[in-house]
Amino acid sequence: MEYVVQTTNLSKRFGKESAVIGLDMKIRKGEIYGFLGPNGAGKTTTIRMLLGLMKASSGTIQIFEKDLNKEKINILKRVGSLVENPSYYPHLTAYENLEALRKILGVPKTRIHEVLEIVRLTEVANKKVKGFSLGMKQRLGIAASLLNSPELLILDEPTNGLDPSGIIEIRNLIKQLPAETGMTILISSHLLTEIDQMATTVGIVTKGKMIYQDSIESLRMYAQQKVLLKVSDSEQAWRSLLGNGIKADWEDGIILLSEHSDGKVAKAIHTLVHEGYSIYRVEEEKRSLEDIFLQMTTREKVI
Ligand SMILES: Nc1ncnc2c1ncn2[C@@H]1O[C@H](COP(=O)(O)OP(=O)(O)OP(=O)(O)O)[C@@H](O)[C@H]1O
Repeated sequence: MEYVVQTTNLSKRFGKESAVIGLDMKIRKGEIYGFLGPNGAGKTTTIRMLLGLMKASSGTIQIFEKDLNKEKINILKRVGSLVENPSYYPHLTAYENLEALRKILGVPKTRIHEVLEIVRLTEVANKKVKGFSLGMKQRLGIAASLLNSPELLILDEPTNGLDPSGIIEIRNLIKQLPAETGMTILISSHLLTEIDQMATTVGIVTKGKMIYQDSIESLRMYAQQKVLLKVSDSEQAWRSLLGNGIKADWEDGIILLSEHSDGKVAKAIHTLVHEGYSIYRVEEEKRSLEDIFLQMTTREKVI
């Protein structure tokens, strides 16, 4: 199976307003796909369409290489989801809440223990949910979404409202899931830093359009680093580097090396020292992923 999820030209309009515009989403098996975008970008609308909760205005959705419109029930049986504020019975325990769902899904009772174990709620399984912290409720929501042993798990902003330690806990939990079960995960967030360490692929949307979709490594390449050199007689030193075949720029008395592998940096420094220049500073400048994300989502240009 090439893609677990593939949308083609998926669009959704609310009256005159377009919430999702021509979205081509591609998610491969076993990936953790980070679906990123600022508030109002169209993430929830897209997810609701993927789960058959909302009809697309145009375009197609294929899940497990089947048309969602034609085989909705068969497809959704194999999908688990957690979409904004799951509802629980507060006066029931975690176990009883899962038991209520289990009956509807028709899965064996042993599965409740398994999912409680996965989300590390076994110890509080018999406590009433009304006493749970937000983080515990989110974990219970993930447990519920795992009951049917889904091949595709869709989580809409699962870390929303959690404190930093809650975010880390959910992140670690999600990271371990595909490795254990071969599951494919789609997780949405408005913060790149939140999913940076778990996603293998990212899709970035803004104003309903996908502006970036590729591996997290490729995104990191955009965080291109620069190596800056502060040296004596910088302009002359720069010319001397060029004369030695080393690519560099010169700006405001600072030399910027174009190639920054260890070997290239060492060669540049060696050349300068050899020619009698003093090296005062060697610095690395890096744009953070968050800077890039902000730049992309405010600039709107497709890259
Ligand atoms: N039922 C609806 N009726 C009218 N407009 C809607 C409806 N649902 C969403 N929208 C609009 O569609 C756009 C996208 O909203 P959506 O909730 O999908 O964004 P999002 O990326 O999930 O943002 P958030 O992180 O805030 O949930 C917004 O402009 C929103 O106002």
